[in-house]
Amino acid sequence: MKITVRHASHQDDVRNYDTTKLRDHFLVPSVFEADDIVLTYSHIDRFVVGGAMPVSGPLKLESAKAIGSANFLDRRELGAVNVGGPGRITVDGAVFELAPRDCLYITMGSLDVRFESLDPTNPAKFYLNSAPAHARFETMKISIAQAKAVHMGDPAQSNERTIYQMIHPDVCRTAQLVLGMTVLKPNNMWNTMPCHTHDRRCEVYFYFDLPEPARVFHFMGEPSETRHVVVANEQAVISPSWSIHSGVGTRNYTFIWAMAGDNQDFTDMDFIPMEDLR
Ligand SMILES: O=C[C@H](O)[C@@H](O)CC(=O)C(=O)O
Ligand SMILES: [Zn+2]
Repeated sequence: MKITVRHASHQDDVRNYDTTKLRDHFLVPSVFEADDIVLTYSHIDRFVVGGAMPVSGPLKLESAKAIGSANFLDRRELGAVNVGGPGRITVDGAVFELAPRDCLYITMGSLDVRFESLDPTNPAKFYLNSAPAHARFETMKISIAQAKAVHMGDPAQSNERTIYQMIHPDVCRTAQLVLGMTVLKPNNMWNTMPCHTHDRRCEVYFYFDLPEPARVFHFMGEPSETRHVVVANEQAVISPSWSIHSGVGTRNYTFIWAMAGDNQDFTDMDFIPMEDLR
């Protein structure tokens, strides 16, 4: 397992970042490495983002100095979404089969977490999000069919999409983590415009279903000082609480968003009027 620590950044500094520095601080360029668990620990809400890609055998979730407890989930909870081939996660002996697009919420206090692929020629890819937790809830699998589906947008604004709320208070109880998957319809490229901030929570985006050489231009920054990060397939972007988060692709795509912070109220957003953006 590899874990990289990143510190939080102040918006007054970020406005002076060049492209390389912006990417170094906010883009997670490599989420999946075969036969490894690769994580980024961000001091923004102590959010951990990364991936587990088991190929030749199971991978066990280990703790690390950055986590600071004997087991990874002693004081954390975890959301895993399978964006690869069929796989399986075992949590303290309980086996959860995860078809592509299935999500598993793993509660604080779980001691032994193992990731496995069913077919090494079509490995599972578990996209991982973790936040600190203070209580134990129920580990549960949430398939797309069990998620709360919200249809949004319209073709005239190139943003027709379905937001599947998977780890959400209406579906699954958690300490902090809220997570879902947004699927854009073909010929629709914009997500989250008009955009918003939510100073009460950070958010992490993971873009996929983006065949080469397609890219998503992910927008971030203060509303009056926007920047963009060019994102390729299976890369993640960390969005601080002061930042807008929105994107436009060179084609349609899917993304997973996850949040942690002071509340779990999905609708607690501060909408930015389009005319205020700079
Ligand atoms: O705070 C909520 C998040 O930004 C996402 O859920 C937005 C999103 O998926 C979309 O508009 O497509
Ligand atoms: Zn948001």
